[in-house]
Amino acid sequence: MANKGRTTMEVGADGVAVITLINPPVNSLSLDVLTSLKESYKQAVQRDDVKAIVITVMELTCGDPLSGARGKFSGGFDITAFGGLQAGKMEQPKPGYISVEIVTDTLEGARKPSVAAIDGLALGGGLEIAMACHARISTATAQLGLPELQLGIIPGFGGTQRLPRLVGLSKALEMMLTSKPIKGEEAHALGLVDAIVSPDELVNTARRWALDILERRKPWVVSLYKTEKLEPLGEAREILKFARVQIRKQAPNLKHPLVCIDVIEEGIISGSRAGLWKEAEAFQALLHSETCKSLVHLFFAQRGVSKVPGVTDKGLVPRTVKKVAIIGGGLMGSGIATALILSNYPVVLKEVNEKFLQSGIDRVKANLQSRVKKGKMSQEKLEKTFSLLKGALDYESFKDVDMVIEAVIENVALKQQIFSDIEKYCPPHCILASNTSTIDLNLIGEKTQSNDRIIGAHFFSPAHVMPLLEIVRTQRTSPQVIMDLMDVGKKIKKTPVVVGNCTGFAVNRMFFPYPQAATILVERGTNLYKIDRAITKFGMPIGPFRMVDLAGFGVAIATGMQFLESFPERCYKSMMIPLMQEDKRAGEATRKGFYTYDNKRKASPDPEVQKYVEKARNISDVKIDPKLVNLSDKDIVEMVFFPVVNEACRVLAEGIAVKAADLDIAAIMGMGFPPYRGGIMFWADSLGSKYIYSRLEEWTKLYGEFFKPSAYLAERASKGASLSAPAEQGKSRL
Ligand SMILES: C[C@H](O)CC(=O)SCCNC(=O)CCNC(=O)[C@H](O)C(C)(C)COP(=O)(O)OP(=O)(O)OC[C@H]1O[C@@H](n2cnc3c(N)ncnc32)[C@H](O)[C@@H]1OP(=O)(O)O
Repeated sequence: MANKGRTTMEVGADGVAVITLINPPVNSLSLDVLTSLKESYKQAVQRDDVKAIVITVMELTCGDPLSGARGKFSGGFDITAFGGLQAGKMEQPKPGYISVEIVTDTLEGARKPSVAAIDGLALGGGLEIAMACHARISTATAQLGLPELQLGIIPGFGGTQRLPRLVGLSKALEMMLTSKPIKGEEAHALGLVDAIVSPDELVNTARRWALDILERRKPWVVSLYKTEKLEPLGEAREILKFARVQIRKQAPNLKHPLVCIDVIEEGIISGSRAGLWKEAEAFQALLHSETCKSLVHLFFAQRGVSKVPGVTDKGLVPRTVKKVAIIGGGLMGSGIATALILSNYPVVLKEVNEKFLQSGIDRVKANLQSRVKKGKMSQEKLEKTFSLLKGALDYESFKDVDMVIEAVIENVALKQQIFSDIEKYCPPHCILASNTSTIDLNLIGEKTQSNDRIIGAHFFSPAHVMPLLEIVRTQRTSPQVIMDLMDVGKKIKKTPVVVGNCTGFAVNRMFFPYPQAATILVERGTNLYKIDRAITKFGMPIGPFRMVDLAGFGVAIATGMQFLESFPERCYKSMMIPLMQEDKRAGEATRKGFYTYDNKRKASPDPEVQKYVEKARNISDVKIDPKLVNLSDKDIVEMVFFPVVNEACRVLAEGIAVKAADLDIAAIMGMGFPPYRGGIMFWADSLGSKYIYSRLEEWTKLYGEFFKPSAYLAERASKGASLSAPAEQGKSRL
């Protein structure tokens, strides 16, 4: 097998050995790089002409095959190796081989001083290597952090021991538990780096610093044994106790943050060497956890969404979008406008009259003001950002826009009219996007000659907060237009997922059975609040009934109709929601739905709801099923989510999604599916297609066609195959 990365060593006339990490694109620390680093160190220590050591990466230049490796200190341990280690296909180094033998005994324990010269990024193992050096020089913009927890593991090259000793326990905990990196400037203020210099001066400063350490002009700091930044023991215990309470509250299903705290505590109480060993054992155990497997899958799935066959592999370059117009200043339109101006796009917001326009503009302003209140934006920045927004009542100012996003109510005739208008007023290159969440885009564009530039830009509410952008293409949308919208999506910090055209597209389509399954259970005797509790315990931010309350019953009925029209054989019709709406209980906006709401939007269960459940049960002519009355949490989760998995299978089989991993990202970012379960399809595969199929079969017999397994699921189950594996013969609609 070819080597995955290496280091080189060059000894200068000054007696400094410069060891360079080389493993594009982010100089990740593969076992080959680490072994080579150990060898380079050994040589440097043995050679008489070497006085001191600098670890660095190549300088930033473009146009050569290694340019990806330049200017980035290291993105950490090689995440592509996780799969092999987890599957046992790669030999796992014995505990402590890297953290104790290489990082501590070879690097930190070397007889010669070493300095890390950090540019670009030093994340995870990258920062851990740097912390084992005797000093760190960085550029002001470099990103330094220990983001391991977001992969379901803990820092494993000594980070849990060295970071608290360099920046203090509170800050170290914050950096590890949030996984957020800090900039070079802040790292300098905290004492994590010793000096900030420009990229040009980086290596020379590091060389001089290393020689200064040798000559005792600068301190020879061994981070592992530094103590002065650590809080006194009593205080440290309190900090750790508080952190545990917070974690149990915020992430009750996650174990690894608590393990991280235990490992840090071990080092503080029993000494950093004992902490190192505990870290090594915990790291290896966590590497094999389901959480780690799910989060690593997510890491690659997230990067995979930007690879769309037939679009991103054609060598197309996204065109520059300089100005955007939005039609409709309601909740969605104003949210989209906010997202765009926040990323410096000038926006024209069009409404039908002064009153609506003013309320749209006010909404945008309120969105910005809430950022100021939360300390995420200064008042001055607000003014500057807000000045990018212009209002309009006609199409005059659409002459020079590069993209229009229509965000009016879900009315086909109205949208058709708007699209034939914008076709006339906008320049011929302009992208014509609709934010519809369910309507067929072919229908919307029916009255135009511009179907190659019509595309769906489906944002999720609140549009300036939710991270997903579902990009919907029809068979006629041109790859260039898809490429352009993906680029805008990334620039406004969304994750764009490209999907095909059908009722509900990918997210709403796969999740339409979610509240319906819950309704079936309630009509047959399961307590609705128990369902919401079981689903939130599983990890969803809210349960299905709370979700319907939030969206409002008007929306639930309108979208329900769309699905009923498109998929009548598998839609469950219940009168529960229409009956409640008749009595003016229409969800959170009316303060009453499945829950009642106080002034602070706090939801409380309402015994009155039982009346509607009983009425709906009579209309549906179903009986209470004693088995469903006492359903376990596990069964609730399966009965609510397996129909979602089943629909996701149809979405895949029809080629609406390019690959299963895209649905994982869509479910997590669009619906709040718990990331540590890896997404809907990844979770389903962890249970097995056979199991899901057999349960759906069982429920079909008991409760009807709603649960009937799809042909795709049946086929995968019969072969014992995973649901995510690519089809042998793809039948793509894209
Ligand atoms: C023992 C240790 O304590 C354990 C560890 O160190 S675990 C690793 C900890 N490090 C991390 O979590 C960092 C993960 N990486 C990132 O956050 C981001 O990739 C980054 C900030 C480094 C770069 O971001 P960005 O410039 O947007 O580029 P991005 O598309 O994410 O990555 C570029 C490529 O590098 C790959 N890559 C990034 N980090 C990697 C890593 N640590 N290992 C292997 N590949 C990595 C990506 O998969 C991507 O590959 P692709 O081009 O084939 O899709």
